[in-house]
Amino acid sequence: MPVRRLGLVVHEGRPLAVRTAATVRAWADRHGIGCTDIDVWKSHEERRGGMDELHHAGDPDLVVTLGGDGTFLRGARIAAKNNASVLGVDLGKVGFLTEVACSDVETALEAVHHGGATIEERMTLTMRASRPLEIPSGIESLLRYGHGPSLPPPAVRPESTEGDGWGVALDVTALNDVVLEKLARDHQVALGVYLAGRLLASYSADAVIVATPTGSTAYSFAAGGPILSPNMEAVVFTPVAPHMTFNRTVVAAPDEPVAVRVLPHSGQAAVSIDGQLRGVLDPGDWIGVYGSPRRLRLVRLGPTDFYGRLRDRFRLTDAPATALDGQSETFWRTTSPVPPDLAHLRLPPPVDAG
Ligand SMILES: NC(=O)c1ccc[n+]([C@@H]2O[C@H](COP(=O)([O-])OP(=O)(O)OC[C@H]3O[C@@H](n4cnc5c(N)ncnc54)[C@H](O)[C@@H]3O)[C@@H](O)[C@H]2O)c1
Ligand SMILES: Nc1ncnc2c1ncn2[C@@H]1O[C@H](COP(=O)(O)OP(=O)(O)OP(=O)(O)O)[C@@H](O)[C@H]1O
Repeated sequence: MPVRRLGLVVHEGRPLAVRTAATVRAWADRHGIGCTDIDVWKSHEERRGGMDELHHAGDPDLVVTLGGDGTFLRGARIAAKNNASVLGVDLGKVGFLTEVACSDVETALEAVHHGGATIEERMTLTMRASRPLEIPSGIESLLRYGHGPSLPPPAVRPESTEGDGWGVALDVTALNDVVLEKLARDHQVALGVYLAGRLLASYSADAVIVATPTGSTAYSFAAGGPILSPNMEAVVFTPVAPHMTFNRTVVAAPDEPVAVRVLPHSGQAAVSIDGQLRGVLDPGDWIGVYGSPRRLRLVRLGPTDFYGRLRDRFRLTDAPATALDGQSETFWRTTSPVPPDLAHLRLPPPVDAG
């Protein structure tokens, strides 16, 4: 699909990202494509909600991010609202979500513009809450964690009906996770966790995470959760440091919501969406997190190699006892045709016969 309009998210703290942004702008200029910087962090500018950001940028159909995973997530927040695709240029420390090296940015843009790229769709989460989210004044600066000025709390979706027990629907699209965590540094939060409307357990914990399969390799993984293929649809619940209670992850079906209520004797809890603080809950408040109809469209320039990337980026090490066996051979990469009973499987690309 030819690119009509481009939105650019730049990690301004990284000089190479700033220089690569100039390359992208020049490419867009040469092709007569409008290009607007989005989610810019300037001390005098407030950050905008996703919809506002999109309108201001003239509804881009491609969002290019220049930075690491945090910068990619900032672009994804905006792109998912409009079904725009996201191309992540890797200028970060981990780069698990990003696709191309910055030296390949022009080749990548050409490929997208001339139909040489594929789009991979990823599941996202959205949510309802007992009331619209707010960040009490004074708390923002305490909790900002170096991620720039806070985003405004999520807007309320028009389908909300107040006072009927279903809460308000929030305009949220999370690619990684929704996290409810303790606000007081030295006190856990007390939370009731419900899966598909049934109480799983009441927790006293540092936090609870509701993640997508994409987010399973982020905070949920760090808290001991399993890795899920991003090709799956699922809702992953993982508690963080739960005290004397059920401490395992539950992987729920994509149509099974996870609700979390702040218990009456708990302290306040912060709500983070893809690592960004978006609200503070008081005792009695609740959130319900569930699969969103919105998908994130990721630009891919070649076949996805999730497990190769996992081994590579997570620096997975082989057992020392296997050292004598040397490098493992490649598996099922032959020059002969794939047998019919394996034809429906995802397999690595065949070895080039030439
Ligand atoms: N203890 C933890 O690991 C921890 C704590 C808070 C938040 N997080 C994660 O950070 C995410 C926000 O990322 P950020 O870069 O803005 O904050 P950050 O810089 O605190 O990110 C934490 C790390 O997670 C990596 N990461 C992010 N998304 C990933 C994914 N889908 N798969 C694998 N690694 C991933 C980042 O590259 C970074 O190294 C949140 O969605 C949350 O999952 C992790
Ligand atoms: N646009 C920006 N302007 C200024 N500083 C920024 C900007 N984006 C990120 N930073 C700073 O860079 C640091 C890392 O931010 P963030 O985690 O979002 O980056 P990232 O894209 O995930 O890259 P990395 O992989 O290096 O973490 C933070 O201290 C943040 O304040």
